[in-house]
Amino acid sequence: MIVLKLGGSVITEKDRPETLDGDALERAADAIATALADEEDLVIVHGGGSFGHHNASEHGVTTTEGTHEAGAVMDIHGAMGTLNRFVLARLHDRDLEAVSVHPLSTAARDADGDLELPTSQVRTLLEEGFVPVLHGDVIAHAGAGATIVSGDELVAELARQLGADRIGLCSTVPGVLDESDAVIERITAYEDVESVLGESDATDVTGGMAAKVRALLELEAEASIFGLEGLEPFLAGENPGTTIE
Ligand SMILES: Nc1ncnc2c1ncn2[C@@H]1O[C@H](COP(=O)(O)OP(=O)(O)OP(=O)(O)O)[C@@H](O)[C@H]1O
Ligand SMILES: C=C(C)CCOP(=O)(O)O
Repeated sequence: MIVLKLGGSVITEKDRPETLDGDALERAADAIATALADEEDLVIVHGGGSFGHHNASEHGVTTTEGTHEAGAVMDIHGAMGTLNRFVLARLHDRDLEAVSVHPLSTAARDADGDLELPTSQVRTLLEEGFVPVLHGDVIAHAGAGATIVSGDELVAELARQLGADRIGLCSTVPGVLDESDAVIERITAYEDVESVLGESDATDVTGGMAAKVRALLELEAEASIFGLEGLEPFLAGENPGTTIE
């Protein structure tokens, strides 16, 4: 079973509000359609990019700073829904049986900020031959109103609960880069790379590369971070980009 995140930075133009990178999304959808011929179970999660991060930032909402305004919640969720419809359409064009699972309607954070993500619908969708597609979203948060859940957190939680064999994050960079912009092949400890890990260059409320590496290091299974050129090799069983173990 594969859990794959299509990073918002790769499927959108992250520095231009609500702008899709149509070509990149087509390429990603092509790679997925080719790989799924192998009949492997696949769960897709997509991030926000220029759809969601800008809205969240305007409303001052992050993974820890919440809102109690319905307008803010629906604005952020609405932007993510728009991007989700673009992603689904590209997958349907390639005859993939992709079905949306919206975190706002299913997930929540407890008072400690820990994510509660029911997965029985995802499991059943997989068993019935569908490709579940989740996305970063705004979700209820005990004591804080509603906060953001990143696609990266969803990937980590899905991988844990579903016992994923392979976990991949496709982003706009070819992997985690060192101080001279070379791809770091393997990361086993946060301290080893902390000095080169930063936030996203674009508007981003969920912590960029640093948050990704932190979330993936907590998993039992190995995970890969790679660029669009690494997507096909990853789905074919290779380890492009950076491996986090
Ligand atoms: N050491 C590093 N190596 C690679 N990228 C880094 C590093 N430090 C910071 N970054 C930033 O992290 C970004 C990738 O994180 P980002 O959260 O934007 O990706 P994403 O998951 O594809 O997008 P989204 O969060 O919108 O879904 C890169 O574009 C870069 O700006
Ligand atoms: C900002 C929102 C709503 C989604 C964030 O998900 P991410 O792009 O995976 O960090």
